[in-house]
Amino acid sequence: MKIISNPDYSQQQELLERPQQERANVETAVNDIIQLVKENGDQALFAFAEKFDKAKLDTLRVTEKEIEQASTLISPELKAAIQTAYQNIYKFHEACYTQDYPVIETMPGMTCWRKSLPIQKVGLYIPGGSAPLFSTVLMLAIPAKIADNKRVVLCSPTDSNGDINPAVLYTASLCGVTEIYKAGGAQAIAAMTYGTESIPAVDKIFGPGNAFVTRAKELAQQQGVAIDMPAGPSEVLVIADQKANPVFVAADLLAQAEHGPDSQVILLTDSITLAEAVNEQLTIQLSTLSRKQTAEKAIENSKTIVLENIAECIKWSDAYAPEHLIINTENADEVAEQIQVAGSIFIGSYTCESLGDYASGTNHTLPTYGYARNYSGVSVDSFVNKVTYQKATPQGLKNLGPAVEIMATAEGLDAHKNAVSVRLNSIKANPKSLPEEGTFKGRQKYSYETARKSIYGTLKERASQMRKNPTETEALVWEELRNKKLDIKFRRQHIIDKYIVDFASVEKRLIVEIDGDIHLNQIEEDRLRQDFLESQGFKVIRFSNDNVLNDLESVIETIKNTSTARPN
Ligand SMILES: NC(=O)c1ccc[n+]([C@@H]2O[C@H](COP(=O)([O-])OP(=O)(O)OC[C@H]3O[C@@H](n4cnc5c(N)ncnc54)[C@H](O)[C@@H]3O)[C@@H](O)[C@H]2O)c1
Ligand SMILES: N[C@H](CO)Cc1c[nH]c[nH+]1
Ligand SMILES: [Zn+2]
Repeated sequence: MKIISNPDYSQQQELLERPQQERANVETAVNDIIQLVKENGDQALFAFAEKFDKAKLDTLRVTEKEIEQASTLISPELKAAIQTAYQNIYKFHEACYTQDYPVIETMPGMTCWRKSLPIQKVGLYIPGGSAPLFSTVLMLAIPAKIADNKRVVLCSPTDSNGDINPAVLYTASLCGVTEIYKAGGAQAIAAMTYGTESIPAVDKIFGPGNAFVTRAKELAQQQGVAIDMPAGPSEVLVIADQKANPVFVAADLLAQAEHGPDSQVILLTDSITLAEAVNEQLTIQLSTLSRKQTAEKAIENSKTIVLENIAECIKWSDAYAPEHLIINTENADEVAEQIQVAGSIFIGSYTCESLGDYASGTNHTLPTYGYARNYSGVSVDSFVNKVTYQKATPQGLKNLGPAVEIMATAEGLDAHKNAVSVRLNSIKANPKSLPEEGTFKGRQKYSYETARKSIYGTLKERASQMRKNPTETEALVWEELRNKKLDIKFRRQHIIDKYIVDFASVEKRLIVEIDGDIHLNQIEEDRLRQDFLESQGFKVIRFSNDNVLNDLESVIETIKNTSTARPN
C-alpha cells in the first residue's frame, strides 16, 4: 500500500479522496434501467435477471417451498451462528429504541407528546452480486421486526440457476420476512419505487449495494420514496500506533478490501515502522485470500498516511468521515472519545470490524463515501416516523390562545387567529357548559381515560393480572381501602399514562404505592415515575412492605389524613 509520510494540510483533500466512481456510465445505465422497469414492470425484471445474473426466471416471488428447502440446505453450525448474531442484534437494537416519550405539559392545560409509528411499507435490498450478504438480512429485518412495519418486502439477486442464496432465505424467514422477490441491482430498487405486477411500491427502501444500487436509491428519492442512506462500497479507516500488531492491522484492512475493487481502506499512523510492517503483512496475507484479486484492486486505491502524532490522526480521520473506524492504539478509549465523525467505531486491538459486520449487535448498514458527516447507520428509528401529538383543554386554550392570536395577527394570517378566537369566544359565551378541569365524570372514571391509549391494551391485561395476584402487603392494604371504607373511592392497579399504580383515588388525585424490595434497585426509575405522576397533579405516598406488615394501622391513618388534607 502506498505510504505517504508527513503530508501537510494543503494535501489533505486530495489524499483523502475516495476512488472516483464511474459516474457517467453508472448514471446512464441506471436511468435506462429505471425507465424500462417503470414501463415494462415484471418483463423488464426478467430481462435484467437474464442479462446481469444469467438467470432465466418465470416468476419473481420466492415460494414457501423454496424458503422451507433453504433451511435444509445450510449447516446446523451456520444456523446456530446466525441465531447468535440474531440475539445480539435484536438485544442491542431493541434497547436503543425508545418508544416511550414523556407527556409534557408545556403550559397548564396544554400537553404535548411524541410517539413512533411504524412506516407502513418498507423494502429491504440484500446485495448478492459478488457475495450473498445474508448478514445484511439481520441488519435490516431485525429493526423492521422491532418497529413492526405492516408490510416488509425483500429483494435480492439470484445465482444463474435462479435461486437466492439459501442462507439469505433462511435468515429472512428467521426474522419473519417471507415476502421475498428475485430481483437485484438498480432494477430491484426501481421495482420497489414504482411497483410492478409482482413487486409492491414501498414507502422507504433500505440496504447497501454497489454503485448501481446506490445511484438508483438516490434517484428513488426524487419519486417520493425515502431511503435509509447512501450505503455504497464498504470502507475502513484504521488509526494505529507503534504498539499495534501489524498482523491485526493488515487483516482488518484486507477484510474490507475484499468486498469489492471499489472499496477503500486507509491506515493513519504516527509510526513509519508500523506502516512498513503492515505492508509486509499485506503481501503475506493477500496471497492466502480467496478473493485476492478483488482485495488487491481495492488496495491499489488505498493508502497509509504517516502523521506526526495520534492527535493528528484523529483530525484526519474526522476529515475523511469513515464508514468504519478501527482504533488500534494504546489509549483507544480516549481516542474514541475525541472522534467527531464516523459511521461505527471499533475500539482496541481485539475489536475487529468483522465482529460488527456480523454479530456484535450494532448495525453494519452504514453511510459510506463521507456521508457519515450527515447520516447515521440503520436503527429501529429508521423504520418509524415520529408523530407529535398535542391536546388543549379549554383552560389550555385560554392560557395559550391569546399569544397565538397575537402571533397570527403579526404574520398577517387572520384565519389562523380566527381558529383560536372562535373558540375563546365560545368559552366566554358559555363558561358553564365546559367540563371542570381535572374532574372525571360518568364512564370517564375508568382507567382508559387516564391511560396512554396506544399502550392501554397491553397495560390493561397486566393490571388485571396484578389485581388477580396481589402481593401480601397489597392485599392487606386493599382490604382497608376497598368499598370506600375511608370514604374515598380507591382503584387498585390503576393505569395512569404508561404506569400502573398500586392504589389511586382519581378524584382526590392521590396515589398510594407499596414498595417491595425490588424498588431498592430502581430508585432512579421510581423517581422519574413519581415526577411524572406529580406533573399530572397526583400526590404520591409510598410505604415499604415492612411499614405495612409492622404497622398497618398507621399506614391507613396516614392515607386517610393525606387524602382528607387534599380536597378535590
Ligand atoms: N455500506 C454498507 O453498509 C454496506 C454493507 C454491505 C455491503 N456493502 C457493499 O455492497 C456492495 C454489494 O455489491 P455487489 O455488486 O456484490 O452486489 P449488489 O447486489 O449490490 O449488485 C449486484 C447487482 O448489480 C447489478 N449489476 C451488475 N453489473 C451491472 C452493470 N454493468 N450494469 C447495471 N447493473 C449491474 C446486477 O443487477 C446485479 O444483480 C459492495 O460494494 C459492498 O461493499 C455496503
Ligand atoms: N462490511 C460491510 C458493511 O459495510 C458489511 C458486511 C457484510 N458481510 C461482511 N461485511
Ligand atoms: Zn465487511
